[in-house]
Amino acid sequence: MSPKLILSINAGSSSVKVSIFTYISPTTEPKQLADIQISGLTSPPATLKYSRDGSQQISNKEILSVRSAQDAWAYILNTLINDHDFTALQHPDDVEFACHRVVHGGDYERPTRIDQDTYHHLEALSDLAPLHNAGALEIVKAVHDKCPKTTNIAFFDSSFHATIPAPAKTYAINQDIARKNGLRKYGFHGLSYSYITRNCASHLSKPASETNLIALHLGSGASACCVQNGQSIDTSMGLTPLAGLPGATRSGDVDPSLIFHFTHEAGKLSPGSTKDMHITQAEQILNKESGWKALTGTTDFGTISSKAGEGDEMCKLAFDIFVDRIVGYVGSYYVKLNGDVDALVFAGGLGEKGSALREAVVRKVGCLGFEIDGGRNEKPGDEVVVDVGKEGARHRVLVCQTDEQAEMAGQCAKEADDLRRP
Ligand SMILES: Nc1ncnc2c1ncn2[C@@H]1O[C@H](COP(=O)(O)OP(=O)(O)O)[C@@H](O)[C@H]1O
Ligand SMILES: CC(=O)OP(=O)(O)O
Ligand SMILES: [Mg+2]
Repeated sequence: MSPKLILSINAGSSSVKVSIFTYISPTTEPKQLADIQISGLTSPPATLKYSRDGSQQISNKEILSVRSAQDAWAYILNTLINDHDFTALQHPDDVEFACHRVVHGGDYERPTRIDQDTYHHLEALSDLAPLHNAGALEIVKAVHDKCPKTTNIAFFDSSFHATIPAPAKTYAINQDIARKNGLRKYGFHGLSYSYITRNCASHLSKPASETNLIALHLGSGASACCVQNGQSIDTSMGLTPLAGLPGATRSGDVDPSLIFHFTHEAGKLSPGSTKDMHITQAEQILNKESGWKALTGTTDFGTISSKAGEGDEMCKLAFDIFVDRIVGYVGSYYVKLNGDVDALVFAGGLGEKGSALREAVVRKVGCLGFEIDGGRNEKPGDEVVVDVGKEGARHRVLVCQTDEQAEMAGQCAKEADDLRRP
């Protein structure tokens, strides 16, 4: 009998990333066998990367036919099934657990097995985050159809933030309505922040429970998190992932009245709505038609960053807006931590690859005791966590290659006995 596998599926706003792991026991880290990703869904053509058994099988292949998370998942599954040299995965029954990153988990604080009841509960939750949960739930359905023996587990991006105290998570609105409708700060990118916290603590040789970080997950969606003693005490996203920092197609924080001046049709359904998924024009505009795309025409921050360096006015403005908003959170979280900060951490696609962005942010927060090391920052290397700050500076600056798929697989292996179907 072949060993049982864990399949971790991370549907982000511009990408679908899937990693396959084998696991032995709850106390050993699952071993990654393969990693396959389709990125650039918001800046077509999307591209495919596939590595297995430590070697690259496909690198940056353009695939014109893929435009949505569902297309991407179907393409990924096909690629895996047709790879006859991938001996560990020969049959859908080899997959014991499929771990799904679900962005909005409402009040769920733990990974949860998806049965009919939880599926419907998650569907209902999608009203709060239609643009984020719907794609993941489509993938859950597809896995259920293709791999009927696999146990599907939902891992929530919001769970890590369950520790945020009341003053930081409560909106100053009528509390009866807030409670009834679940209107509070939830926060997202929690799987990433959990991975970042554990790995940075280990890099700093401290227990996670004594580690204080200002962590930045900067991908197509971007957020900041204030970690005190290993727990989230604040984060920049809110009721939905729209709040806080701007992103590839998201406005980030605006005055809530702005949308009614932008369009008088704000409350009407957007043409992007379906029978099961209702999206208002306001949600469509602020989530899908704003951010870098609205300012510069591209969602690729790598391009924006290099064009900004060449003097392109709108790219420079987009770059400077991002730096401006990020340093606002760094300052705020520095105060929340009373200056007791072990490190400022950059992660996510832009945080890991955007050396110009890191340099600009760290320079602006120099007054707090962060300093960049030009050489280290240009080439941080491949380790999970590396220092890019100047030696001897008051606070450290780290880059963490975050891995939401590994975070899910690790938690899944640890809790396999409880998560397995009865
Ligand atoms: N060299 C680079 N410099 C700056 N940003 C980059 C670079 N390469 C990729 N990126 C950014 O990383 C983003 C993807 O981040 P990622 O965290 O993988 O996305 P997702 O939010 O879909 O999970 C891309 O949209 C792109 O803007
Ligand atoms: C929560 C969120 O914005 O996720 P992503 O950055 O993966 O789109
Ligand atoms: Mg992501």
